[in-house]
Amino acid sequence: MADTPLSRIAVIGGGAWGTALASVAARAGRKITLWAREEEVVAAVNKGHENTPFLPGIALDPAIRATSDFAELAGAEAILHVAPAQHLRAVTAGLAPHLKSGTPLVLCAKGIETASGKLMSEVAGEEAPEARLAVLSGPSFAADVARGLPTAVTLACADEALGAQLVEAIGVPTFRPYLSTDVIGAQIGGAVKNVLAIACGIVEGKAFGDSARAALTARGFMEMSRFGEALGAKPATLKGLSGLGDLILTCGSRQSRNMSLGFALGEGKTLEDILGARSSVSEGVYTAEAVMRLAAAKGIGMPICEAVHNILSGKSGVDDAIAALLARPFTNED
Ligand SMILES: NC(=O)c1ccc[n+]([C@@H]2O[C@H](COP(=O)([O-])OP(=O)(O)OC[C@H]3O[C@@H](n4cnc5c(N)ncnc54)[C@H](O)[C@@H]3O)[C@@H](O)[C@H]2O)c1
Ligand SMILES: O=P(O)(O)OC[C@H](O)CO
Repeated sequence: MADTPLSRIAVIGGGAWGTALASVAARAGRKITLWAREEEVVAAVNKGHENTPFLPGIALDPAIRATSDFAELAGAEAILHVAPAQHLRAVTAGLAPHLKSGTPLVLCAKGIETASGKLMSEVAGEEAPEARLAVLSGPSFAADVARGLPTAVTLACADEALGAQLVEAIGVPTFRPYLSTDVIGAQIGGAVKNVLAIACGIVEGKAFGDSARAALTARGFMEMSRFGEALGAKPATLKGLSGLGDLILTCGSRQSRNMSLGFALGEGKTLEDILGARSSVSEGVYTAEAVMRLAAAKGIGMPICEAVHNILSGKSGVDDAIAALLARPFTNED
């Protein structure tokens, strides 16, 4: 009997999110190879069926096979690319020689490359020009998805037929990908919400209350929308799962690494100490600079993201940045 289309899927990146996506795609009936750069992850997944370093306490389908060798991905009919944003270029360059021309490459990182100011689709397009690109983004904590709790995400692909195949390949009733053709728009929310979540975490760490956090989230959505539309995103995408949806999740839960990092900053800890104590990635720390450079080039006002960038770069202390935001002149809402 012939295989269903996209029956063999590779996942690049053995962090929490790559592991959760491997788990969900296995649940959808796909044959999964998980590429991880850490040998301890490969061993933990293959022997104990658990990613103890990055997603402890969640049993994985024993059929998921892990490897650290790109050559073993040669038979994959689609690839979910889950390396963090700042490493996407190097990992894609390592993967590209092993990719068959036309292989679908679904970009799952949420960030903008700091060095170039480029979106993940631009970076991947440069390093793997023969791949067919798609983007997966939306409100989804790895632990929730891996546990099979109900979630919904955006899957964007310029080729709608391929996008529909990808949705069928990885979707299950408890992981619902909604199809879009807005590849740019689907990347904006995930990148900008991580910066805004740091701001919301600071508000929580300072115990400013729920009203302040709601105001910051709503004004943050204005910033995300202005920025996204200037980069070519469709307004409907920004109001959807990958934009507003992910902003609500990440700004409202300390399960978010970005929000919890902001919380620790608000409590008075230093960025160096916070980053030194964690092995997981907080993408907003790196994307803040890229967002601010792009916003400046396009003449877009993003005062909340700017305050976060000023704090992270050491240009302002937390209290000074808050005082400057509160002292801004009153203005129209839109
Ligand atoms: N964890 C989540 O809930 C979640 C959900 C949606 C999207 N994402 C996104 O997925 C991406 C990956 O996050 P994660 O949560 O899987 O990571 P993680 O924090 O669990 O693990 C860190 C990852 O970074 C990788 N890494 C570290 N240094 C590297 C290097 N020099 N080169 C290549 N890779 C390196 C590690 O191998 C590991 O895969 C991020 O862009 C994140 O925003 C995460
Ligand atoms: O833990 P965070 O802040 O990286 O957020 C994880 C996901 O992006 C939430 O959708």
